Formats: sequence, C-alpha cells, structure tokens
Amino acid sequence: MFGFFKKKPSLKEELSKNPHQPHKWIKLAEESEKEAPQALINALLYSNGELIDTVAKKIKNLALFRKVEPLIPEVEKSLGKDYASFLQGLVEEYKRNYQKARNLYDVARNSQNKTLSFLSNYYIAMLYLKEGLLDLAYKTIKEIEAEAPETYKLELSVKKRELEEQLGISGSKILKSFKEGLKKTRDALGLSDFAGRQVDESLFEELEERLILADVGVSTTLKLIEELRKEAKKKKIKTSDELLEIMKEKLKAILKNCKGELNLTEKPSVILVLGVNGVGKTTTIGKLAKQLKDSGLSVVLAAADTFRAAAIEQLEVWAERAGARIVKGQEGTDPAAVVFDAIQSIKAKGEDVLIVDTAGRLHNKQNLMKEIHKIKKVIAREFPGQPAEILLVLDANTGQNAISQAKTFKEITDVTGIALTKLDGTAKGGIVIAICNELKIPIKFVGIGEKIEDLRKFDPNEFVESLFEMGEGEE
Ligand SMILES: Nc1nc2c(ncn2[C@@H]2O[C@H](COP(=O)(O)OP(=O)(O)OP(=O)(O)O)[C@@H](O)[C@H]2O)c(=O)[nH]1
Repeated sequence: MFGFFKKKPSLKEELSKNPHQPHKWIKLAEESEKEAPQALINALLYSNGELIDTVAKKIKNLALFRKVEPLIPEVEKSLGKDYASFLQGLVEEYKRNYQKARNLYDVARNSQNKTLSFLSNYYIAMLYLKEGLLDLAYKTIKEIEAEAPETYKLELSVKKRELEEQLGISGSKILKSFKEGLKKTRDALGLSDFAGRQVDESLFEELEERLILADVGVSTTLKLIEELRKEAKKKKIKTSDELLEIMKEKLKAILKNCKGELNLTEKPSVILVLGVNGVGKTTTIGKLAKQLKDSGLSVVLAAADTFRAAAIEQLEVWAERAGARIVKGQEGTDPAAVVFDAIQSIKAKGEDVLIVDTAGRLHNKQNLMKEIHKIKKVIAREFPGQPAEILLVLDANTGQNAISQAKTFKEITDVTGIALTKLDGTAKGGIVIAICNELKIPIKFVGIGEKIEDLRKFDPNEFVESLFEMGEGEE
C-alpha cells in the first residue's frame, strides 16, 4: 500500500498555469510524495540550475533516487551534461557504486556554475570519508574550503579539524590518551584478573559484581550477564578469554547506538548547555569553545547563568583561554535577556557558534523549566530551528545519580546530547554504559581531565578497547 499524501490541487493548478516558480515546485515536492520527483526536477529546470543544492538535499532526504533517475535525461537536455552527471552521481552513490559515482561527480566538478562545481567536490570529499580514504578527503576539503557557501563553512571546518586529529596533523601537543583517562575505571573493573580462567558460575558472579561496582547499573549488568551465560552455553565456550571477547563485542554493540556528532550545520549554530552546579559545565563550555575556535569558527559564549556572579567570572576566564567572545549581564539579570543581547551582537558580526551557559538549579524544577523554555523561545524566534544542540553535562563521579539528573532534565526539555565529565577521576566509568542503555541519548563528549584539551568526542570502540586493554606500560 502506498498510504495517503496530502494533495494541494491549488498549488499544482497554479504551477500548471505558471510553471516559472522554482520555489513553489520545491513546496509541491514537500507536500506530495507522488509529485515530488518531477516537481524537484522542474524546480531545477525552472531555476536554471540555481536550486541544485536544495534539490540534491531533497532527493537524499526523501530517498527519491530511483524515481528521479528516469528523469535525468530531461535535465541533460535543458541544463547540460554537468547537471545530469551530478544527479546520476547521487543515484550511483545510493546504489553503492562509489567509483562510478566519483567519476560522475568528477565530470560535474568542472562545471562553470560555481555552486555545482563546489557541490560535486563536496560530495567527492564525503565519498572519500565514507570509504575511509581520509587523506584524500582532507585534501579535497582543504581545496574547496575557501569557495564554500556560508551554509557549508561550519561543517567543513569541523570536518577538517577532525581529520587533522585522525591523521595526526593537529599540531605538536601530545594529547592525554583515552586509555590514560580511563585508568581508574579499568583498574576497578580489573578485567585482566579474569584472563586464562575456566568459564563457570563463579566467573559470571564475579564479573557481575565488578560491573555493578563500576556503575554499569544493575539492570544493564544483569541483562548483559544473562546474555553472556546463554551465549557461552550455546557456543560451548570454555575459556574466559573467548567470553571476554564476546562481552567486548556486546558492549560495543550497546554503545554504538549512543555515538553522536555535534550538529553544527547552520550558521549560526546555537548550543544550549544544561547541567547542575559543579558537574563541569563551565569547564566543558570552555573546552568546547576552544575546539571550535581551533577549527576556524568564531565562537561567542552567553553567560546566562546569572544566578551567581562567580559563574559569570569563571566563564569569562574560560572565554579568554579559548579566545571566544563573551556576552554577559549583571548578576541577577534575566538570563533570556543576556541570550537576546548575544543573538543581536552575533547577527551584527556574523559569527558562527553561540554557546549558552545556563544555571542548573534542580531543586527548583518549575523555575528552571520556565527559564530554559524562555531562553529556547528567544533563540528560536531569532534563529528558527535553533538551538541545534541541547547538551546536558553530567559528572561521571556521581554514578547512578547522573542517570536520575538526566531523567529530570529530559522531562524539562529535549536533550540532544550528553557531555560526561571527569571520567578520569572516577572508577565509575561504567556509567557510560548505563547512560547509553537506560537513557538512549547520544553521548557526544567525554571529559578526561581539567585541561583545555581534555575533552574528547565519544568513540564507543575506543572506550571499550580502553576498558579491556591489559597492563602494557601503564603502571
Ligand atoms: N578531572 C577532571 N576535572 C574536571 C573535568 N571537567 C571539569 N572538571 C573540574 O570540575 C570542577 C567543576 O567544574 P566547573 O566547570 O566549575 O563546573 P560547573 O558545572 O560550571 O559548576 P558551577 O560553576 O558551580 O555551576 C572544576 O574544578 C573543574 O576543573 C574533567 O573532565 N576531569
């Protein structure tokens, strides 16, 4: 069955009388699934290729590749080979014919039209990323960075910085390793104690105890141990080493669902940061501001925690360290007014990212809720669709308490991601697994130290590998 779609005969009728209205063709595509393929092609034709970016995004978002494919000859006839090759490239990429897609984008990248040429290069870079050809992706991004339209600048500079880190060209600073940051948790779990043992009931019981002590959480632990028991029986597993391998894969599978990227696709992008006092909110904002600054973005901090003068001062110190501009008010000013001022100045200066620090007084949930909603309203009114991120900061030291804080904040507003701080100072790093399993909110960052560079993107594989790594020169 195809389901129903809302038909707007008036728009269709209007377009059949006067088709020279490209944006209305886009609107028709949004309204009607059935009309969408032809409507998008018409939008492209009647805009004389101008709407290629919008059309490509819509084809992807609505997954119209196969329906658009038979219409590509129309595009070739009216707009030429470059546009047709680009669209066919989208289709081939969808079919996972990556080499073919790249050749087609390659044809389009030579177009005289700047937008089409940029987009083709951009899609080539993304293809390289998909295929793990990081150095080629990096090279392509560097080549097109300068000519990128405003809407792509943010994304490209963040990608470039990530690639620099992955390729080891991010400067000479030796970063604290993730493994170092997780030492206390790894020691508490002591998985190396289980090596070379027989699989028997006492092994399961000890593993269960260690996981609970590391704050993996009772329900998550019980479920995991039960699955391990079943699998050990089914696969007739005799040695603990094999069992630990299975456990590792299971943990990776749980955590894979909680990997999340910061969404910074719009300019400006607003990140609203929530969290109770003392969890490391200000520090995290400072570290994040520095990372974004280092990737070439202009960053503004709004000191909307106006409850305490000390909070404003502390944010000022971090703004200075990160090289970010700060907008603040007096102690006791309406936080939404500070945010409003920040927005006005960003509009005037054309800056890229706004990070809003908020007060987190959970004992007064009603007031907190009102305050957050008011701030969100001010942001959305000035920048529709923002804040792009509502980041909740949790302190790993507080173990299970972090889960109940997250639940409360989730009741107050949508949380798009978690930054989990102080993983380095705790033996309760298992809380990452509990957060993922119980809250289903992406963990976007983890803090593994007090220094400005000690904030990492959360990588599930790296996290699990660090928990399981044995000894090797760490003592
Ligand atoms: N070891 C370690 N310490 C951290 C980390 N993140 C923050 N801290 C420390 O935690 C303490 C509290 O951090 P703040 O950033 O002041 O916390 P806050 O949530 O802004 O607190 P208020 O300003 O009181 O609301 C500071 O001493 C930080 O240095 C981390 O990842 N690891």
